[in-house]
Amino acid sequence: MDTKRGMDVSRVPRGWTRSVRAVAGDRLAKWAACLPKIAELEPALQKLADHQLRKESLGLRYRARSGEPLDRLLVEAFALCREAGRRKLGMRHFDVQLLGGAAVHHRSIVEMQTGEGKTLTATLPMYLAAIEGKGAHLATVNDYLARRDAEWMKPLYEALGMTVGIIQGQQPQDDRRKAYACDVTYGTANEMGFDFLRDRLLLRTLSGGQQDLFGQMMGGAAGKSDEPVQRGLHFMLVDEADSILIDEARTPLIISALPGEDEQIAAEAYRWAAEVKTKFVEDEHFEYEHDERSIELSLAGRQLVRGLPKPAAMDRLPLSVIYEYVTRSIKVSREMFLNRQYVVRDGEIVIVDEFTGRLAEGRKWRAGIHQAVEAQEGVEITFATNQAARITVQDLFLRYERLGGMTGTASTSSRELRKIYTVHVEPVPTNRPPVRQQLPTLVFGDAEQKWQGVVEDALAQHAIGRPVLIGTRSIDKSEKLAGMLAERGGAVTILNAKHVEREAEIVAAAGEMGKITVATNMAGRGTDIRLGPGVLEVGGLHVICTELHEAQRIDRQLIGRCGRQGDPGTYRQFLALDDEILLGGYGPKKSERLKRRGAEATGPIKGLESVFRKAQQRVERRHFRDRKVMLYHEKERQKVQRQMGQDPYLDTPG
Ligand SMILES: Nc1ncnc2c1ncn2[C@@H]1O[C@H](COP(=O)(O)OP(=O)(O)OP(=O)(O)O)[C@@H](O)[C@H]1O
Repeated sequence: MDTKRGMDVSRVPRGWTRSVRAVAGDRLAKWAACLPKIAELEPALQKLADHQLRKESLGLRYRARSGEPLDRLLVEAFALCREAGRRKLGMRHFDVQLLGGAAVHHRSIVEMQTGEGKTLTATLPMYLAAIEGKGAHLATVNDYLARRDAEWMKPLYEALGMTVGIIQGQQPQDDRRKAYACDVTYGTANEMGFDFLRDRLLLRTLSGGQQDLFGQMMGGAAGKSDEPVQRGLHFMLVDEADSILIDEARTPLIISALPGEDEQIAAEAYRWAAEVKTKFVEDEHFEYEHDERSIELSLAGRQLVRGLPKPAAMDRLPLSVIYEYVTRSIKVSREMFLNRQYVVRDGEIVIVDEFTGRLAEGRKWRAGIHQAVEAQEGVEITFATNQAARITVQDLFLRYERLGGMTGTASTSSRELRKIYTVHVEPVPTNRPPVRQQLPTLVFGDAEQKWQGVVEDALAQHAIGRPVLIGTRSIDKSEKLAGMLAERGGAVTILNAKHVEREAEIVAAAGEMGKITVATNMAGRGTDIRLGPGVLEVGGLHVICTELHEAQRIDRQLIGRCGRQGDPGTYRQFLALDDEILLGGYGPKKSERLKRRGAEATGPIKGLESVFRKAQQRVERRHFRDRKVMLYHEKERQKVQRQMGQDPYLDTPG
């Protein structure tokens, strides 16, 4: 074999050895030493019949369960996986994918460019962890991805004699238990967190107290299934690690108990505040502090609160609390908008996840914000104040014996990941050199001009037959833009949280000749747009970004829909001087100045791009600080509770 520095250079792309070293340093290069060994096993495995392949896998399983260290089994396990992938999925793991798999196994978060095949890569460390027989979990961001990836990879696992379980929202306890009993289990981080909490509540119930509480949680189903659903936290592979470990980590998962009398009073107060908030005028009755995003009532404002008629139930509330109801309600009316931050579905507020564009089922805003939004929309007010159990995503993952992850976009957050989760971020080189091309960014004076520019660009690409994918920051913007394109005769498909059922179908068609798709962030990770016949020849997919997001990672995810697996593709960023990111990054004064400058402009303005990126960096830094503060408080709270002999997940303060 033609090997050099322990690597089979005949099998890897030219210059690859160097690029591995350049990108990732010694750790990755060290793991690369296993590549020739895996390759060596391949010819013999290819000759095996299906049942023999399964037998090999069972043999490996036996050795793992007898205590042989997984590190020693890695080469054989990966070789088996590669062969099963080739046979059952028509995809033979690339060397870079083997390398990524090895890194995940060694507690790293691998950064693989979008479209490099993270779904297939995951099978390697998952299989290797699962042969120990204690279960391997893969957490992704939503039910759709969990199901899609599990079903897609299932033939590979089954060829190796492994069972695959899928956790979905609203699933009965018994089905969950079966899914966790499988060798590998795919689900969302949220569902796995809730299962952990419910199990803990159940265990406490079984060991004595709080029978009633658990009965409430399970909707009365507790009697039938009085065993935990999970069987320990052994190995966790976090897909989209940055999104789950960082973005989602901002809101803890909470299981709430049923409302008591206090909640009835609170509900009245929320409704009352939502009604009267329009009577309060900025700078007269209250001040809005932009940086802190806080509202302070003035003397006149407090007088107004005292003078307004209130429902009798509110008599029992102290004035200071009533002031809070009012300020919260005003804050919500300024910051929370229907079809942006949330939708109303079947009389319920469902949060639209800002980072994935998807509905964040079961999640609630904290500190009364959720209830204030419910009052704003006139739907029934639900309560999370009376918490029965809570956990943060950080806590959940840190409880696993071994944690690994994958992402397309981690380097911007690698410091944070290393600090919080003590994992390394390892960039893995691409299988084929990427040929994605960025077209010059266009900055416009205001949103109207920008949308016109987007329409022109989309129609120009459409005219030469290229499929176009346009990303927008919210549901209402996606609908507005689709309307504008339709007026100009473009046939447009919309992909947002309102069209989840048709997602697979929309994505499958998005790469066809001349197709225009307008999407929210939903067209981010996991959206594998395959190019239709003839599209390669006209230049591949064209992606249009219409605004910067609060984290650069999200922009990169959208861009990553084009130029996958070495295909050609282009993208262009459109910006306007009244974009939200400028207000978020610079505050009202400077963003107003920029807006005024924009009002005078006609056509694209040159030389302002960096102003936008800087604003984004400031927002990113602010979020990072927020998360650190939250983490600190959570840790302190838990420390105190442990000292008091309490369970920090169950004995949560309201
Ligand atoms: N070893 C392989 N052989 C052939 N095709 C592959 C291989 N690995 C991945 N692919 C193909 O590459 C495409 C991208 O895969 P996948 O969706 O898993 O990428 P990803 O890294 O998760 O991307 P993103 O981050 O954008 O979601 C798929 O169409 C898949 O079939």
